[in-house]
Amino acid sequence: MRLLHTMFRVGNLEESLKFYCEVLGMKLLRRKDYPAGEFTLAFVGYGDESDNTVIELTYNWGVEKYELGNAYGHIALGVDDIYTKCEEIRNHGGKIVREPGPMKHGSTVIAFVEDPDGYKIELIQQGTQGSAIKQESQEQLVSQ
Ligand SMILES: C[C@@H](O)C(=O)SC[C@H](NC(=O)CC[C@H](N)C(=O)O)C(=O)NCC(=O)O
Ligand code: NI
Repeated sequence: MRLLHTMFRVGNLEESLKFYCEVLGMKLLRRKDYPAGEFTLAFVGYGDESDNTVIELTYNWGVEKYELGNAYGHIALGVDDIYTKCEEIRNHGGKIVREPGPMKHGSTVIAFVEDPDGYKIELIQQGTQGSAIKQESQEQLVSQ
């Protein structure tokens, strides 16, 4: 099996595409209207769906707002230089809701941005997660 996509319902597809493509640098992979269901699907990501997990943006015609509730957490993107990326996102009008820095109680360097609908997206500094993964596996070994 393979993780294909995560689906977000969005209130303004053009605004979401602007964010995911112009601010986060994703490509619009495909887009299709479903008149019978009065919705549009747009798939965005960093590469073809054949070997990339992508995001499915679902726009229900005329529905401009959703209650996100308190259960949704985030999706995560790996970045080479989190500090520069956050500046770029801010300069493109993106909303950084948690400044970059080591996570609480850990060493992974993270930041959070919000998309136009308020869905949180975590940025993780590549190379800092490794120490956390190694530490956790060492702890598991010790506890066995
Ligand atoms: C293409 C595949 O990745 C899909 O997720 S399409 C699934 C389809 N989606 C919708 O109908 C979107 C509009 C809907 N109003 C919504 O907001 O979810 C779906 O859920 N179909 C249901 C079914 O039983 O086929
Ligand atoms: Ni889907």
